[in-house]
Amino acid sequence: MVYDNKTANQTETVLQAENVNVYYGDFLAVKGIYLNIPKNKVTAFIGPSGCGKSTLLRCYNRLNDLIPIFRLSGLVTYRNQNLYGKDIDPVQVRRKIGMVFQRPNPFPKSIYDNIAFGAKINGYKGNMDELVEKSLRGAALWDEVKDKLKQSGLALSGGQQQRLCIARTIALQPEVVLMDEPCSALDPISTLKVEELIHELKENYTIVIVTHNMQQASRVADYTGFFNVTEVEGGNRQGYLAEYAPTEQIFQNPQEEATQQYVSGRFG
Ligand SMILES: Nc1ncnc2c1ncn2[C@@H]1O[C@H](COP(=O)(O)OP(=O)(O)OP(=O)(O)O)[C@@H](O)[C@H]1O
Repeated sequence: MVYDNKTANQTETVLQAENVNVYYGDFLAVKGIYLNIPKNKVTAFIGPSGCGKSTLLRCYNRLNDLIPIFRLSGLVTYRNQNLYGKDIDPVQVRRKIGMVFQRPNPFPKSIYDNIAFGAKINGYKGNMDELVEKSLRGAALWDEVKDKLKQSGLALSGGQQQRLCIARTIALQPEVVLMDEPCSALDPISTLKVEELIHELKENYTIVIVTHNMQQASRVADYTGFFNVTEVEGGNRQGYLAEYAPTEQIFQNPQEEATQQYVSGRFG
């Protein structure tokens, strides 16, 4: 296992994985992950299909808990606290560590209520109009929707819907925003807008993004983890972290041959 946490350690670590193994039933899907996620940076996970990028991402906000056959060994910490500790409430975890999914999934409610609904459920008692505006501004959507807040979120374009989902996530004032291929369903212009937004968001949030798009990783990420798969007995494919380093190094001077091959488009 090769990973480079030295550079990532130069800034504060928010999330830490130590020897993390993830199982679905008896199947060891992801093996031996050591990884530090630095604060207020964008970290990208890249790698071939099935190497466990989304699986690991979902471990950071306990979203895998919803899968009955999921099991994790090793340690995942958030601010030095064991995220899988007995006293940890997964709902609180998901409030601090939000998730934006591949397909924009606004609620079938107005643009305003897409923000207000989650905030209310989470006990927000402040000025709702202010929160809605702040969140939509934070997601670079305010100017496009400020005159139609009562309209359905589903009536927006795909790119706007995804920014609405980002607004909905940041309205809960998380510290970390996880993004699982957030642009894969978007056209190039919407993609660019979301990428610009990611740049802005890292001022206030720590971002971890799974992407199949290597240009996207090189454009948005400060650090990149390259995940790979090995075939094990029984034909199963096991994911592992092959290399983790500043994005520039991963793309221009990778230390592992597999990384070199992947980033130059020779496999995957
Ligand atoms: N709910 C599940 N139940 C059983 N196996 C699963 C489940 N989710 C993922 N897996 C398996 O775990 C492995 C890792 O999958 P995962 O989706 O995390 O990979 P990925 O790198 O994100 O892939 P992709 O790039 O195709 O989205 C795969 O072998 C997959 O089949």
